[in-house]
Amino acid sequence: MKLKISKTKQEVAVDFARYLAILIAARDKVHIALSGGSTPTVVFDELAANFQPDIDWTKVQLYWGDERCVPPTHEESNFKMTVDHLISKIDIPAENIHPINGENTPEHEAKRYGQLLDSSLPTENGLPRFDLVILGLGDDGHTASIFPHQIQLWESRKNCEVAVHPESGQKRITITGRIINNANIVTFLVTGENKARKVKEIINGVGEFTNYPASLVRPTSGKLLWFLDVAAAGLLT
Ligand SMILES: O=C1O[C@H](COP(=O)(O)O)[C@@H](O)[C@H](O)[C@H]1O
Repeated sequence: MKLKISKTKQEVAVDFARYLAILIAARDKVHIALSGGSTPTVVFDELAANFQPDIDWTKVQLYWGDERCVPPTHEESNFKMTVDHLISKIDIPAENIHPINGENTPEHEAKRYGQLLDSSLPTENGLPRFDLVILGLGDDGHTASIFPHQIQLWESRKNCEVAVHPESGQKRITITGRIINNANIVTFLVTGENKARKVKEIINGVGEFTNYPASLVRPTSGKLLWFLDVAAAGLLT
């Protein structure tokens, strides 16, 4: 595991955008699973504003690690967030974009997306392999859409599962642990003081860390990198 700690969330965005640009430049085709929520918006803005000439988006295949079960125009849609902050501003062919359709029947969509991963990603260890999985960390220790109260979904034998948000009851579709840990590179993008306690518990292996799905991120043969700002890293020992 490696940590990259930057001063501000804006600096995290620049560091991560640079990392991504180098990764894409080094490969002919790059399969990426994106995270949702609010943290990636600053990274996507940075990529769109300052890395356009450096990135050949035709080489990039975009997938999502999780989606809320809402239509693609809904304010809570991870797809909409990505369109608003990145996709609408870059030259990426439409056929390179592979959303989870949050408006579909969740169980059918989880199955469809799992089959899509099987048919379109390269295989390693008998499972689909992303070149890069980008993850966020929820205040409660969730990652993708695997929450502490459903931590057993991590060990699912399926590529994707239907999850439920613990407070709102909103259904989610999420990739599972076997897909995340089979990736070539997994990165956490975490900023803000409100994440510091969980970051410490997970990285230092203390407190309640075994209850958090994010603690189960351990790539089998790939790399794990944490991109943090000093606020999120502030309690690390
Ligand atoms: O619900 C979600 O939460 C996590 C963390 O989101 P953030 O707003 O705290 O950045 C995110 O990684 C996940 O993709 C999303 O659907």
